[in-house]
Amino acid sequence: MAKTTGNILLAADDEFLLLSIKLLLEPHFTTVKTENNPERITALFDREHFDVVVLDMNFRHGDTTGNQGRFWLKKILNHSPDTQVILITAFADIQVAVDSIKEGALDFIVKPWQNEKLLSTVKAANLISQEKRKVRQLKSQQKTLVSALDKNYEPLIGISTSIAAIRKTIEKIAPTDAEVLITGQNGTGKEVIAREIHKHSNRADGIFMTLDVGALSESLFESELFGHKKGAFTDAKEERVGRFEAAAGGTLLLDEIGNLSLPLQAKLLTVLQHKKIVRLGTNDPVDVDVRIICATNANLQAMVKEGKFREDLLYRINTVEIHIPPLSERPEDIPQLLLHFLKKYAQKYQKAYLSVPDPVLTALQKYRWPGNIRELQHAVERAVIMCEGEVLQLEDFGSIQKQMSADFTFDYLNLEKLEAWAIRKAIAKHNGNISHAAEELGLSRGALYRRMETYGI
Ligand SMILES: Nc1ncnc2c1ncn2[C@@H]1O[C@H](COP(=O)(O)OP(=O)(O)OP(=O)(O)O)[C@@H](O)[C@H]1O
Repeated sequence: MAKTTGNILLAADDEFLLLSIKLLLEPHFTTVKTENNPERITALFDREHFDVVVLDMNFRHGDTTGNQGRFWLKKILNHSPDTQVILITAFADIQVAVDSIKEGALDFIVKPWQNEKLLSTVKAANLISQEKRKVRQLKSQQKTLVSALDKNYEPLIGISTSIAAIRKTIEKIAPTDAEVLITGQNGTGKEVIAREIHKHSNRADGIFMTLDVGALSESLFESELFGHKKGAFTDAKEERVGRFEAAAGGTLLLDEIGNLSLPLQAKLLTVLQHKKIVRLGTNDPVDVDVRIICATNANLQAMVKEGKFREDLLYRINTVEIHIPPLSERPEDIPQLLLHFLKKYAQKYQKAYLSVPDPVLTALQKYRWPGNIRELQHAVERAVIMCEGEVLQLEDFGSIQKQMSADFTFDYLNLEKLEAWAIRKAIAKHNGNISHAAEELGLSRGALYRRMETYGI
């Protein structure tokens, strides 16, 4: 007969009791130890973990109050809360038994015991103890994972009035479980804001999970969100929980919600309405305990009008709506964001004391940033890598400089600036060939050189 994994301690001063229970349990468990001196119990626990302790309530010979057993019961549970304690007494004192169970003992056995009953009680206690330990381990694993995931956390940076208003809204809505819809162009910080809501909510100790629902095929949608039982479909080789269950107690960000097909929108609406999911291959509804935040770069109101997005789903998900304007509409946020990314990448690439001169900063504030903050972040990383010396130049930011020239919108009608721009553009167009550039500009080579000197080109 295979032995069950379990470390069992028998604690009593009655040698006959110790021996007979040891003989009964040994064929069934990997380790069975005995201790006849209660003073040594805590020292034993310092050395190893016991799953179950079978403890004599009347340790000291002649003590019939059960107080000795209750004393050691408390000590054991203080030391090792997962350990299950079974008490043994010769006296069927129901009150003592009830009190001990209230104080944390699992069960109570009266002498003379029935072997079958004692064995099944120890087996059950061993199982409970190991399950409790597993749950404790999983909880601590979850804590570690949550804090590891939190390393991706970027603080919400910005001083613009729109970011200040968003911060205020976050303060108000974070402690509630209200559904939030975050809208804004790609790279504006929708995920950053969703994380900020989670971090300030009562769910902050739970997990924050993101799912790009727009990228899910019809066939994957249900198994990814609701999970499946083993064998629920051909590829379901093993049981798997879906995101709704995996994020239980936390927050789930459903990104790119505007890309969800109409049939999948209907499925999502059903879950949000009933707050229950059913794993594929089962019939058991499971309660959903997760805060849903949706994000999109699409105009869902317009999509409703076009019949591409369900109106009832929109009203389900947008109890509160947060719109993040594109970066070009809040250039006052750029200096702070720039400094933040500069610090981050200077540390990453071990380049201390980097600085950005004012003209470069002004140029960066004028740029349109079609990729928003993500583009700014990548541009700063590139500049940190490419810069020679400690002062960043516009060229270090890569293609931005070229695009800025292409984007030149003549929004400043200063003749000198226009002339300098035309000269730079002509030289770039002719790959640095001054004769050809001068010809295009209608100038002699000498006149072009003089102007280049004036403008520091
Ligand atoms: N206000 C902000 N403060 C600091 N970092 C930000 C801010 N907004 C965005 N970022 C950074 O910019 C990058 C893009 O942000 P995020 O992924 O949140 O944008 P998004 O709108 O969700 O993008 P997409 O629509 O492409 O999913 C991230 O690296 C993020 O850390």
